[in-house]
Amino acid sequence: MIEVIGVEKKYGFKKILKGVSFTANKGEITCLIGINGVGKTTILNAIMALTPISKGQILIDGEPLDKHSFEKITFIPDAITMLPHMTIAESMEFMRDFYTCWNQERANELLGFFRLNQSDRVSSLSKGNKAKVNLLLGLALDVDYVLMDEPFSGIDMFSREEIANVFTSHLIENRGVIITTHEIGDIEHLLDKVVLLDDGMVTKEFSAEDARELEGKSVIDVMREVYQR
Ligand SMILES: Nc1ncnc2c1ncn2[C@@H]1O[C@H](COP(=O)(O)OP(=O)(O)OP(=O)(O)O)[C@@H](O)[C@H]1O
Repeated sequence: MIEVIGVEKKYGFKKILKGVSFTANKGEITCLIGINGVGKTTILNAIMALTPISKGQILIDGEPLDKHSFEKITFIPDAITMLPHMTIAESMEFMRDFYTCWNQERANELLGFFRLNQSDRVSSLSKGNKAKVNLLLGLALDVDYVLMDEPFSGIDMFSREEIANVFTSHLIENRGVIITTHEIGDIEHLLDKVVLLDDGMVTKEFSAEDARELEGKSVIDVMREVYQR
């Protein structure tokens, strides 16, 4: 389990996170939702220790973050991190050399799943295919937790569907996923937990299934209630 406990974060004098707490379980998809600038990416960066926090604690499987935490967790950012002249095959080789937890078999499977061509250069890829390569490079690592920042951002409907399909496949299976997205409609039915953020705080953390089963509400219904829009 990833536990985010009372996390505060300031940029200069501006307090972005004002005591954010939530948990994300292994084997579940947890979605962080909030308006632009509420601090979703900052939370993912904090979990990856890519940005220092001013207060609070982050635990992975009950342990505070240390260098071993990053053998359990990976971050798929919203932009591709490979150099433009690299081919997909070279990007995969780079990851294989860099990470002991690289799983070549799963990488090959993801190549087929996303119908990507290994010899294509990163610079020649469409936005949708760049997003798929980004996912491939992250999901081919044998880690327990995957953080994904806006994997659907600016991508056409068909690519969004293909990306959404990965969430129901064995390629994700028992891992814990934390995802941020504005495209709730694409993955609403796949979410286990939803964390609504507003003004630097968690305003509601709920089980998407409970909302559906017990209250007959979709995630979007709950969002409308909470944000009063
Ligand atoms: N390095 C930085 N220095 C100063 N301010 C920053 C920095 N990074 C982010 N911020 C500010 O922190 C706030 C939260 O940014 P963040 O990117 O986490 O929001 P977000 O919820 O992910 O937004 P979006 O939905 O647009 O991706 C924003 O007001 C942003 O301008």
